[in-house]
Amino acid sequence: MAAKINLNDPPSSASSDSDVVETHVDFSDVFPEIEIEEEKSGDFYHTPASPITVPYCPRPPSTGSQKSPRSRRQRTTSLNQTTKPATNSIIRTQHRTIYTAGRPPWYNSVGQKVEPFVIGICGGSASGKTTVAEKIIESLGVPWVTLLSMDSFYKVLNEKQHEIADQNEYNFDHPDAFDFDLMVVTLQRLKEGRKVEVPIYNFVTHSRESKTKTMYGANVIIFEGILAFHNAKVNEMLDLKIFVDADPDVRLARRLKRDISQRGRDLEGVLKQYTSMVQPSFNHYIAPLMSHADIIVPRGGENLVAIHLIVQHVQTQLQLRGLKLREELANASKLNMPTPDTVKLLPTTPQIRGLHTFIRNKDTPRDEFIFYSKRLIRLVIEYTLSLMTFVDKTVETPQGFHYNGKKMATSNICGVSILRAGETMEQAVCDVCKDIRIGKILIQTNLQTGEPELYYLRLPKDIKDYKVILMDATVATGAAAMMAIRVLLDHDVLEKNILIVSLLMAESGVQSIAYAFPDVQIVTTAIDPEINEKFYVLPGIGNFGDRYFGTEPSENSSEKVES
Ligand SMILES: Nc1ncnc2c1ncn2[C@@H]1O[C@H](COP(=O)(O)OP(=O)(O)O)[C@@H](O)[C@H]1O
Ligand SMILES: Nc1ccn([C@@H]2O[C@H](COP(=O)(O)O)[C@@H](O)[C@H]2O)c(=O)n1
Repeated sequence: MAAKINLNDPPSSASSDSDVVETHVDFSDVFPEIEIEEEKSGDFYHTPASPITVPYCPRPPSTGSQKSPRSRRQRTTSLNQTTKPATNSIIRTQHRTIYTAGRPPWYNSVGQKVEPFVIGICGGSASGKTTVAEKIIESLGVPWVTLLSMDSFYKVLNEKQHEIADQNEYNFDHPDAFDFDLMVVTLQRLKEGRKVEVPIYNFVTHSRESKTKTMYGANVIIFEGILAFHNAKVNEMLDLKIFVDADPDVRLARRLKRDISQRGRDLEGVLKQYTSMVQPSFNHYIAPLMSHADIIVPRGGENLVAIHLIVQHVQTQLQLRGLKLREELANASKLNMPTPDTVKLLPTTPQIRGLHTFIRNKDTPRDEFIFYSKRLIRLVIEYTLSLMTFVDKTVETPQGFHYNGKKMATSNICGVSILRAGETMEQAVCDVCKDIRIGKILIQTNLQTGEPELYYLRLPKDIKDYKVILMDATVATGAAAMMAIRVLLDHDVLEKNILIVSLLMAESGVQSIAYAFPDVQIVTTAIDPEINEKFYVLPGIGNFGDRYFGTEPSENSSEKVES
């Protein structure tokens, strides 16, 4: 039976989703039994799991000097590179972005970020920087690559400067034309794997568009631009510096064609700008930057030998940073470390043991499994709330007496479920926290690598201001929970404001989470001693999602195992 998950409508008691980031992956390839409904809300933060937009989205090129609303392609972008051609790997509709590959871990087994490999590509205008970047991405075969262009950081012009630009007399090739401060901060945050809002530049209007592009870090970040090596702080962040060289006549010919067809310019204007500013600035500012380069690539994108060598180097560097996360996490149980006091185990009362007896029993029919799971979920959620800070509050009773009571210190609580099993806990959190906002994160296991991959995010935009109850029905190695925690931290949620809540956890998972994120509180009703080679908790409860939703995994399914 096809499980149908509505990723858009929060449970009825949740508040309206007015401020969310959302990201989708095309599940048809990887999770065929889930149907994704079209999102309706403009409220939540709709964001890619990683910084991705459609770079190659075909737009009809403008003809002649007729001004098109924006240039042909968006140069600041991220791609998920799959076995499919890049053109097919990302689909953007009016309301959603669909990705056909998940984002693998970007942190190690102790939760620390693994730095991405940052490539800088510098060179004259129309030398082929973007073409080289795209060819590197194509050949790399790395799942997540972010391409950031210097164009995004052109300064905002005032009215007078706009008039000058319209006369083709504004010098866009001088360093002063760029906002280097914003560029440094943006690149730094991307390098740290954090979310950034990148301006979208319009070459036709010489201005930033009103919308920005949400981007995240990736395994490889490519930063390209005419003055990519001009700033010392930027240079420090670059692991590999490539200078793309092309004959000035070739550059002028390409620029004429491109600027007329895509940037709304005319022949006379392009020639005027080129001779008076572009070429002199190249000689004065850009050509000297060649001395910073590790590799100079003559003939740009045509130079397949150079691109091949670059790709080999990057792949070697990435292998050195390689991750075998889940395996490492599974082995962590052998460390036998004491349980930290951030781990909050519900008292094992006969009532709780009774509920465990129902849900652990393989013969419990599905309706009973759901019924008793819901009861246990309600208890673990209530217990989680009891861990919140309470302050004194006095009220007057209907009889006119004072009652010295308590109230929760914060009302900023948000629930985030790790799909799909965590979704079973949403209703309970909505029942006990009035008007709570609900976010969702879909993490699945890649059956080839065994690693968790991030596919979908839907989080309130201001999630950093919330205490987050992160829900998953079970935790085995802790790989999925750690990925979800990492996502929250990358959205600037404070570690001490995260509570990961589960019905059942394996000891190794508890330890991995607790030692990687010492301020995260871990709440569960039972800690089981072992996990098997398939990363199932032992004695455990089987596959909670399958038992709850009544689905059986097919042999080829890449359904998330208990993690
Ligand atoms: N080797 C090439 N042969 C023909 N056209 C090219 C080649 N490399 C790039 N171009 C074209 O030249 C223009 C500028 O290339 P691009 O890679 O965007 O340069 P840059 O990013 O340096 O400005 C684009 O229209 C591109 O299609
Ligand atoms: N409003 C603008 C902004 C920039 N330019 C020119 O773009 C060139 C940089 O982009 P490339 O893709 O060629 O690297 C640069 O040489 C500027 O002259 C522009 O014409 N109008």
